[in-house]
Amino acid sequence: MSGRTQLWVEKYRPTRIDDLASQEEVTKTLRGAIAQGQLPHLLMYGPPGTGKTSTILAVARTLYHPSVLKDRVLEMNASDERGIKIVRDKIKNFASHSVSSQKFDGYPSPPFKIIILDECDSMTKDAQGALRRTMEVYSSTTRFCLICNYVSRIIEPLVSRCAKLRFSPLGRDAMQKRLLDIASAQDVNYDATIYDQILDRSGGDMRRAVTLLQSCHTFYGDKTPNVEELSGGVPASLIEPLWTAVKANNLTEMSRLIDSLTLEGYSAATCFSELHDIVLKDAAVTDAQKATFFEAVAAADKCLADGANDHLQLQTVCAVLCH
Ligand SMILES: Nc1ncnc2c1ncn2[C@@H]1O[C@H](COP(=O)(O)OP(=O)(O)OP(=O)(O)O)[C@@H](O)[C@H]1O
Repeated sequence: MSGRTQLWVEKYRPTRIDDLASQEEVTKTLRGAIAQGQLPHLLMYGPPGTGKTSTILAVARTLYHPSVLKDRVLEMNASDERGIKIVRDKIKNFASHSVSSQKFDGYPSPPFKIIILDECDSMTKDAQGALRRTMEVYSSTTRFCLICNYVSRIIEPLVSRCAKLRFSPLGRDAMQKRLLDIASAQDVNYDATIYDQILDRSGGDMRRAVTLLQSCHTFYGDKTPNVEELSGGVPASLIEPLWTAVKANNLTEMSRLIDSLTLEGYSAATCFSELHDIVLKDAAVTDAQKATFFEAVAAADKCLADGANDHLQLQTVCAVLCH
């Protein structure tokens, strides 16, 4: 891919552990393991875009010479190939071939391969159970790195076999520095308020921030970008009147606004996220009312995951808020 069309998230993916922004605890732990040429099975978990995949790839680059990297590392996305078959076929096939003992100067070249299993929280329980046995069988020649967002969705026997590394949302300062470095390298010169808006809309997710910056540059060039529009967030001009209608117990206006939100293509989940921030900051809302709202959103979220109608869920949550 040419420099012009390359995605900035890939172009600026940290290639060494030292390049990672934040995540000091994780990098400290891994440096110790690398220094000894040792690596336990790993379970990396935390929100999207916080550096989990980048970290294990950087570890692999530190351990193995580039010429053998491809033979030593298998990267798979468990959500693409869900189910038990992936465990039985691909992993066993890769794990059952032993590694050569060839050493390279400057690389620990440990005598094991690494299998990176991304989004493994989407694997079925059966597949996870099968993975547990595979990990046992091949543990002398293979290390597994399981990556997920929700550690609670990983079965306990797998969790207990791994060293757990928790990735936190990136801090605002670290994100801002990284974003400004990328902007400067790409010769992007926006007003400071634009970077603030990008960070506001990214919630500690570096992938989201970098993608948003690149979208601003692609669609607006040197002009002032409309970050709100590009981020897919609900414009304040739509969500604020909805909140006003809810507070005024004005069901007619509330329904009209919900109709236009859904007609304009905004998902209920996006609206909940915006409402969440508004409700949380509104001093006129009591803690008990906030708790009721969170409960209603949690119930709606479950319904949406089960395939419920966005419009109805939005209406239900707003009706609860009215009360
Ligand atoms: N800690 C970080 N320091 C610098 N850049 C980062 C960091 N975390 C993420 N990024 C940026 O975001 C992109 C995505 O990161 P990565 O794939 O490592 O995230 P992830 O935590 O594995 O996300 P997911 O859970 O969605 O798979 C990287 O290519 C990089 O540009």
